[in-house]
Amino acid sequence: MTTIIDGNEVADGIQDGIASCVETLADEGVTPGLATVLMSDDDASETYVSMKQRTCEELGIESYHHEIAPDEPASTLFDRIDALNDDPAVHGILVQMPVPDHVEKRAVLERIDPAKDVDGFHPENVGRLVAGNARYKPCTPHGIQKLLAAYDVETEGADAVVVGRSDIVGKPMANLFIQRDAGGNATTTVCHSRTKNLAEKTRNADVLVAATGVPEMIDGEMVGEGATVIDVGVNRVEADTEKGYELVGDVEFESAKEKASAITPVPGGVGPLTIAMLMYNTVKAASLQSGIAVDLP
Ligand SMILES: Nc1nc2c(c(=O)[nH]1)N[C@@H](CN(C=O)c1ccc(C(=O)N[C@@H](CCC(=O)O)C(=O)O)cc1)CN2
Repeated sequence: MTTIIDGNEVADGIQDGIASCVETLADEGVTPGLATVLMSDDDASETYVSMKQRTCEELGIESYHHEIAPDEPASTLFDRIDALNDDPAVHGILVQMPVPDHVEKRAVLERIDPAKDVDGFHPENVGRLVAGNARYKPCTPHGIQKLLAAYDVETEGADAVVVGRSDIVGKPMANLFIQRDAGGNATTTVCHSRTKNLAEKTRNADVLVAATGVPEMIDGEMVGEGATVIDVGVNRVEADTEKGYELVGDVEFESAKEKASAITPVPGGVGPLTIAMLMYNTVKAASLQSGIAVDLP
């Protein structure tokens, strides 16, 4: 029987551990602070930022939300980041992606103080991750490692196939899979839009991570018997529902489930872990900046 991986349950367990860390910091007079910056009218981005704020509130993390109209010049965003870099109450800064086309994404990521870069996207933090000395692991791939560990999915010696090479998921996921530590030691293949014979590669995966951004691109025919399938996609497709859309992953769930030994659903799979690991990084940032040790989950 196929195991349906319950992301909400795993995220709740991690968040309980994070709440204890917040108490430890509070006992020493430190409240972790996360600044979220939204420069977009996109509904999904607004939803994700609200979810982040709500989770902060639940865990006792102070959230500072900033909205910048998408037609403002890039300098408005840079000035805001500079102010947040200088604010001692803010331990972590997150600029919700994507930013508008006229704002250069790399310049945004490089503007954030790497000590406060709780997304782990600044080149200094990317370099640390690649070197095997991560400070802040990017939230989604780190969450996927937590999901695999929670369901005893062994990565050591496994064939891991990552479909997608984004800076947010694909690249850091592949880097974590090849590290010489728990959750790593996998023989890792990264596939993308120019990959030839994609199905041949995906069928070979013991652990298949789909992060393509293309709704239901990976179907059962592309999944090997007994694989663990991790679906990162959260795509809104038009549907006759109250909201006018439904959420589907990058994996065609029903056909992939027939082949997989374990699979994440959408929603309720990887998504909740993205938020939980952001809280983790924020508390880690507060701990590093205050010098107060915490026992992270
Ligand atoms: N600065 C960043 N921007 C973006 C990131 C990121 O990690 N940092 N990741 C994605 C979006 N994302 C977080 O920002 C995100 C996506 C999905 C979820 C989630 O919990 N999804 C739910 C469904 C939610 C819904 O109803 O729409 C689920 O899958 O169960 C959380 C965070 C791009 N931008």
